[in-house]
Amino acid sequence: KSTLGKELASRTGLTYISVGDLAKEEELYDGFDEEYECPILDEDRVIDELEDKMSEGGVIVDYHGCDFFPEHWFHIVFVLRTDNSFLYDRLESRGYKGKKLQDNIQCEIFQTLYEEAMLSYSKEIVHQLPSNTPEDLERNVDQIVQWIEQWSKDNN
Ligand SMILES: Nc1ncnc2c1ncn2[C@@H]1O[C@H](COP(=O)(O)OP(=O)(O)O)[C@@H](O)[C@H]1O
Repeated sequence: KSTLGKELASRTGLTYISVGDLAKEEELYDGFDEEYECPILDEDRVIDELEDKMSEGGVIVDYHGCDFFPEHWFHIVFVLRTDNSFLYDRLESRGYKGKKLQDNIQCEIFQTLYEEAMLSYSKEIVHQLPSNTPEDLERNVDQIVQWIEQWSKDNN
């Protein structure tokens, strides 16, 4: 997500925001998840923090969940999909192990994040993009840049 989001920002001049990084910098947490050994995101504070920027527009938001954002924030939602053979190696080389690795893989098998997006936004604006190879990544960047250019023409 971040590779795609940053590349898009540099090609279009839009602002890239990683919710994970923002939460870390501003400590937007509410408690600690003992099972996953990670802090729990304070969703309300994330929304407060992003509100002004989002109402200005021109923002690419990167996060693995999307059900807690106000629906009107987004004109389009992309869910990146990766086959598990690729995903396993990618997550393992990031140091994911045990339950965290298994849960991430299971989430992809059950299309959890795609379903969350489809339930949270109008189905017409939710798109799945394959992201297995560097060629996929380039194709996704090109397609989204084209979409942004078209959207800007239609809305100015
Ligand atoms: N389409 C792709 N093909 C090959 N490698 C990729 C692809 N997308 C991402 N990667 C690699 O996978 C790793 C994780 O990517 P990243 O964009 O940081 O993921 P996220 O932001 O979703 O956690 C990075 O090493 C990145 O270079």
